[in-house]
Amino acid sequence: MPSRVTDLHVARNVPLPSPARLQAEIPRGDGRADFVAQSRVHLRTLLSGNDPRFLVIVGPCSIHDTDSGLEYAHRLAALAERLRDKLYLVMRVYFEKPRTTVGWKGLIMDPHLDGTDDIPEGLRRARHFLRSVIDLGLPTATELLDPITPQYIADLISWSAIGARTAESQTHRQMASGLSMPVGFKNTTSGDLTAAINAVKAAAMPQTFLGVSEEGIASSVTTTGNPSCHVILRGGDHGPNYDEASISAAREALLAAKLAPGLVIDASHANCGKDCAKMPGVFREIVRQRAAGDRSITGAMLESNLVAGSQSFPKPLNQLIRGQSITDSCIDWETTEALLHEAAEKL
Ligand SMILES: O=C[C@H](O)[C@H](O)COP(=O)(O)O
Ligand SMILES: C=C(OP(=O)(O)O)C(=O)O
Repeated sequence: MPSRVTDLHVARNVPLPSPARLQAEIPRGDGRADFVAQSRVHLRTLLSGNDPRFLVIVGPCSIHDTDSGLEYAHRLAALAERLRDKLYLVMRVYFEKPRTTVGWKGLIMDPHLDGTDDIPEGLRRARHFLRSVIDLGLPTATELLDPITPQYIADLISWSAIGARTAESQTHRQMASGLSMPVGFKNTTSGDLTAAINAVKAAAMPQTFLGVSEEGIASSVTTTGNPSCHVILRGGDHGPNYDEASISAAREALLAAKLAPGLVIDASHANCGKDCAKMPGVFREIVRQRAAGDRSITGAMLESNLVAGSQSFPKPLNQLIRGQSITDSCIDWETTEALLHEAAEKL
């Protein structure tokens, strides 16, 4: 007789390989570990304002096709090398998408793009892809959404975001307190900065919470706190927050909270009204303020892909335009390259 009190809405429950098993199957190797550790040191220095270069976290809104994603990574790696004296480029390698209501939730959740939700395969593809990007000499950035995911991929990631929809979540703040890389907390979708500031404070503290061990066993995890967290301004329901007055207000709020004043500004999302045509103008204004002497602006974010815009999804996979986003609209490669060259000249 079926239980009347449990699993009433559970259709399936598929065990995953343990994080340790996946790491053994797709090892990071010593060279990549050194690279990730070194890039995190560079990022901490940049984010604390002690490196004259400007951080740009740039890449597709989401990776849905690893082949075109890798072509993008090749182009970005070559550009990063050319601009390395002025800019520190980190590639957006986003595998988990937080949805406002519903939609495709990213390569880890649904790697076949067909609703089959083959998470073990998604985790494998994510690890393989991260290794390929690192092998090009590019540091990686991602949003960490599900608190179990870091055990599978965080060793290959140099910087993480906690998004606008989860910055107020205790679960995500606890998770960030144990992460080994710098973490940026976004202001909330409403535009509220206080939640992000509180998140930075909470993540800096030791925390004990429910997690999963490398062996895949549900565990009580105790952290020591992550001192390398910061705030990201991404605009909100009432408009953008990359203008001088908003940035100055954010800096004052950080100082009042006894936090370092370093800020990363997202040129995408509500700062461009999700309109990729507006993104270059937003990015130029962020760079202008930094070039004019605002050293509290330590970095910027851009959503960029091989092809401009976005395409509606779901649709038959053979109708997908290669190199175009299936989530938020992105600027194209040519625009990205020109913008980053221009920023390097101005800074
Ligand atoms: O960057 C991605 C999106 O802005 C985020 O996942 C929310 O997307 P949605 O509002 O289309 O669900
Ligand atoms: C979802 C994202 O951003 P936000 O949390 O600012 O909406 C993102 O960068 O993919």
